[in-house]
Amino acid sequence: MTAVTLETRNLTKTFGALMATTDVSFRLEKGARHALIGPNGAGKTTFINLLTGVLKPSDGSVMLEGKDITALRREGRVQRGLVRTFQINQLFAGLNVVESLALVINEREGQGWRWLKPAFDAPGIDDEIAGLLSDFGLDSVFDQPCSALPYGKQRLLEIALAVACRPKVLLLDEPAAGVPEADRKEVMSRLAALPADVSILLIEHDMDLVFNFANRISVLVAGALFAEGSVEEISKDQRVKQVYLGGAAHA
Ligand SMILES: Nc1ncnc2c1ncn2[C@@H]1O[C@H](COP(=O)(O)OP(=O)(O)OP(=O)(O)O)[C@@H](O)[C@H]1O
Repeated sequence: MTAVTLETRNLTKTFGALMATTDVSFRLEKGARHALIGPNGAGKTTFINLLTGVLKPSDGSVMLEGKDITALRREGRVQRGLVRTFQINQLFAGLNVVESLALVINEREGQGWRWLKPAFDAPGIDDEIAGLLSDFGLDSVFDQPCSALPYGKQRLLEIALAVACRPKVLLLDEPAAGVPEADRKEVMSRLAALPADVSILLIEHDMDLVFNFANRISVLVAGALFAEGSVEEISKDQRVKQVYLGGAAHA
């Protein structure tokens, strides 16, 4: 039997009369490279927010490694290994690349956020940061402010920050958004090199990236799971083509 790391059971979210997530029962297998796609407004963001604890479901549950985490707050989910890619927001904007990695590693090690001056005192932190800089192609920008990084490097740092949390499940939310064509290859190859034992759910509009990265695809339409299968099955599914791929390059 295949091990499942993340599972939702009958997950439902309503906003007033609108059902943004409708009875979604979804399984992410251990080591998965799974993509979640769907047309605009299909409910992808809402689903991710339910997984990460940003939103509370109206009904149903979220299980991580067999344990019900539906009532767990965001930080608790991260501590248990359910991590979404960070966004270079105000928190990181004033820090450089190394400082932002140090901040996340210190937090993981229970040393708390050090807002003004991240300390480099977690055991082994120098080696770990050096490894992350190298794995994600960030050596050349190690001392640059996060806010000044080119988009490609920003997206790579966002992934590196998530990996620094030592995820069991990594939710990649449009990891190549805004990245110019010339830099997309690097993002894709860094994604392909992520550790095999991390289970990954990719939420993505870009079908090139989906077909390159994923070996399983779920299609969300109007809040509900509409289809699921291998890349080959989904790319040949006429119903999926009609509702989603119809206008896309790979249809
Ligand atoms: N906080 C909210 N209050 C009311 N309606 C919401 C809220 N968040 C999302 N919705 C609605 O829920 C539906 C699903 O939205 P969601 O953003 O999850 O879709 P999506 O698939 O991520 O879309 P996109 O691909 O365009 O980002 C939409 O009809 C949206 O308007």
